[in-house]
Amino acid sequence: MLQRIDLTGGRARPPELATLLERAASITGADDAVAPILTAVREHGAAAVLDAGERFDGVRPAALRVPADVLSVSLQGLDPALRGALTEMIERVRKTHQAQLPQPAETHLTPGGTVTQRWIPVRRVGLYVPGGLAVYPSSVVMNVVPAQVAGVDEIVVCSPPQAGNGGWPDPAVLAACALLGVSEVYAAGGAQAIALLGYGSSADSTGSTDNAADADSIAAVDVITGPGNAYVTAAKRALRGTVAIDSEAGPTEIAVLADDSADPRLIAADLISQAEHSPDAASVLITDSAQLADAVLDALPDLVAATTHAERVRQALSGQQSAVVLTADLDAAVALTNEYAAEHLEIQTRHAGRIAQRIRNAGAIFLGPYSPVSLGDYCAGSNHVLPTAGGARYSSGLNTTTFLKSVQVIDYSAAALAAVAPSVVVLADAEDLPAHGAAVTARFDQAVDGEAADGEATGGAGR
Ligand SMILES: NC(=O)c1ccc[n+]([C@@H]2O[C@H](COP(=O)([O-])OP(=O)(O)OC[C@H]3O[C@@H](n4cnc5c(N)ncnc54)[C@H](O)[C@@H]3O)[C@@H](O)[C@H]2O)c1
Ligand SMILES: N[C@H](CO)Cc1c[nH]c[nH+]1
Ligand SMILES: [Zn+2]
Repeated sequence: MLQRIDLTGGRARPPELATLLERAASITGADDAVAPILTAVREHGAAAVLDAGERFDGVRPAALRVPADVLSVSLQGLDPALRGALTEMIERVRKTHQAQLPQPAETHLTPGGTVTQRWIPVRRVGLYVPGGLAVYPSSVVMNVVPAQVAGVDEIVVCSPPQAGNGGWPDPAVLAACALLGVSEVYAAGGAQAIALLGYGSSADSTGSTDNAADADSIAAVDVITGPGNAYVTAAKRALRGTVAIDSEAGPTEIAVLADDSADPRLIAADLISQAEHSPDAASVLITDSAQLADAVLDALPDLVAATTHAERVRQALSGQQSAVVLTADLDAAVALTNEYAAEHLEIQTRHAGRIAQRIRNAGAIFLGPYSPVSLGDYCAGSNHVLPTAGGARYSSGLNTTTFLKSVQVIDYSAAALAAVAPSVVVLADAEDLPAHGAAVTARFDQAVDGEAADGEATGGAGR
């Protein structure tokens, strides 16, 4: 069911390594499919979102915006055990994300010369919560809590309309929104939801005249975050530049880096756990132990047959994106792991913490047998919105700073500027931009002796 790639014969090296494990074709193939959806929403706004929902989700809700009473009824109907688990999850996620809040950095470069980096929350954000093959109240928490901790003014959530809930998003998703105090929620999924968030929609384009909430225009957001399938991810990629995005957090991936000390049963369970998300999910074992590789391959068929979503899991495990890779030694396994840049990386080796120090590329790293990816999906306190398809080479998982911008504040006194002016002039002349230098020297053209001294005495303008 899972391809076995044996690299023990010769040492595959980057970039050869990178081509060994190709991501699913769906992941790169969605760009063409989403382009007309994005155009339709940009031109026709909410009406096009409702049309696309009808086409892809098989239902047209009474309105795009979820009414306040639907949100509160969903919270009232929330199963108490699920409410308790969500509450515990929210507490843990809030604690870790509060600890991520960066402090202003003030650097005194010279007497009277200071640069301070401040962090400012973006004003309005759009958070995507998936709802196709599975529904994701946990992703409400993973999106909303960091935005709240960052101090964002306006939080908007989109999640696909569900035929089984009268066209509104999944009731547990709505309940999680209500639990967190989010009231602007739209029944929109896929690329059309991302376009709605990125472009907004004017009041006359809703395609619905009988609902006051829909009669309002929907303002575009500054940042879009959240996980989703290949269509959602392609749409985020296309909108990058119009808005900021977190990362391309697409179809789930797990890589397990293991040696012969690992338990094959646990590895098989973890590979299946992420394959359960969708047929294009990737499950990869990278090991230097032939015995472990074979034991995992032996354990899988019975476990897959017994799992609820067996067909989806079987498709994911037998796709080109999934494999057991046998390497000549642990060094080669670490090199391949870094090339692959998995969304989730489990390290199931002796001295896992030490091996982790050698990992540059992974969305999140899970150490040892008691830190499985499923823990991180829900209750570790870490965020589960993570870069996929190799994006971990250059992107971070969703965190508090995703919703913050930094700005540098420059504050020099006359004396501090005068002291560095000759260097500014030399650099400006070297770039043949003498007006730059002149803008500095102009401040000292008239008799400025007293002024410079005053400036030094009082500090810069801001102090
Ligand atoms: N990387 C992460 O951080 C992370 C976290 C959680 C979930 N995920 C991933 O999110 C994904 C969730 O996928 P899902 O499908 O269940 O929900 P989804 O909400 O991402 O996608 C459903 C939407 O896809 C659109 N769609 C379906 N078929 C389409 C088509 N042929 N053309 C255009 N649009 C179409 C529909 O509009 C529908 O609303 C999974 O792949 C899961 O692995 C990733
Ligand atoms: N594994 C997913 C992140 O890629 C997150 C998730 C949510 N629910 C279950 N799993
Ligand atoms: Zn998961």
